[in-house]
Amino acid sequence: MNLGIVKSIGWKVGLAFILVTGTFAIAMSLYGLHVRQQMGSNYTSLVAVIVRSQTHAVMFRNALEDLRDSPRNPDVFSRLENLLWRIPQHIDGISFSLQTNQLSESDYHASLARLQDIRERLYEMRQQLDGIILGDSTEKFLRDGQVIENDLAQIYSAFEGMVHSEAAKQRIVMKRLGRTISVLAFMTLILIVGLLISLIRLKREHQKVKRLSQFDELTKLGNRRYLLSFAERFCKHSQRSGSPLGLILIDIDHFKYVNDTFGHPAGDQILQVLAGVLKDEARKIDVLARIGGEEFCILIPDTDIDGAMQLAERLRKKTSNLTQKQLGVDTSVTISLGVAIACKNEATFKYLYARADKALYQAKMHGRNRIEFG
Ligand SMILES: Nc1nc2c(ncn2[C@@H]2O[C@H](COP(=O)(O)OP(=O)(O)OP(=O)(O)O)[C@@H](O)[C@H]2O)c(=O)[nH]1
Repeated sequence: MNLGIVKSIGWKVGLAFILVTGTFAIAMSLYGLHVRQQMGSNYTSLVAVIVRSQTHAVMFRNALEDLRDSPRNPDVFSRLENLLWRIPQHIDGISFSLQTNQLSESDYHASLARLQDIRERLYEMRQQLDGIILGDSTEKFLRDGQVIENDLAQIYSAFEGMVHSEAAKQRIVMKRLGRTISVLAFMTLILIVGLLISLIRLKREHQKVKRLSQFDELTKLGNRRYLLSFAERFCKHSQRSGSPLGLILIDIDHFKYVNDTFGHPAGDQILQVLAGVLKDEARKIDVLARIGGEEFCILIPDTDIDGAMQLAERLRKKTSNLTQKQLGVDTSVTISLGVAIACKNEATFKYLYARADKALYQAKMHGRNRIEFG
């Protein structure tokens, strides 16, 4: 099966996986947000208001009993006055808390209406209390107070029950929310891992493409594109600084004969050995490239004619001295070299290459296994 197709399918499956996981994670986040909004009610403060109101309702009942026992006690009058002023305030507080919590209005509407009615009746009782202080009978006041106190106890207990049941529902929602967040975190983790794997893969693919586009697989030297990427920089440096820039073109002599006699794999072997010779002899700063079938090139910055010729000679000598064992082929190999140097305005790759190519041609014409300067 074609490996490229398999790789591209794998890549597409990876992308589809990330897309699906990402969409699912977003959907889960939106659901989590929705649930969170639903459970935003603050039942704690509502319960506190109800409990406080219940306490005052009990205090009201006690005060009524004390009034029955001591109808002319000024302390009892002042307690009742205080409670008749406080209880309506609690009713307002409960009404506000109910409306600001996200309870369903239909659940508390009737009870709240009853509370508002009690509020009015409490106002009337305040007026009755004023009369009692001035000497009126306590009978009606006690009767009305008893009814109000009973109603309050009933309504508050209904509210308490309602809030408890809502709190229980909230607990269920919280549980669901917890599970949702866990799933979401898990999905996000998978998404991140998926993305990381994809990125690593993408980086590897990118490096591979870069290597393939700039390097020769056989000799592991750079190719023409690789050479040109350096040539531009080196030429600019030479133009600016005036330092000489050299170029050596190297071509194996009678390579066709080697291929035809010993076979293509033997030719490949020789190309690799020659690449090794170039690597051994060149400096780190020099740029080596295989720019054709059996044609190599070395770009040598900051090097004058003598330096370039010395390097070319070392390469020629070392190549011709390669033993059959070193070559892995029962033959010997020689190379022809064309050298060119340029600086300042002449330092362009085009100029250098043309001069070196011309010199290489001369070397071939003059018998091969030699160096010519162009
Ligand atoms: N083994 C092998 N041979 C190659 C490769 N690329 C090009 N060649 C061969 O290199 C040979 C080049 O032959 P020619 O251009 O005729 O040159 P030559 O025989 O070296 O003769 P001169 O350069 O004139 O000395 C051809 O036989 C090509 O097939 C390669 O990657 N591997």
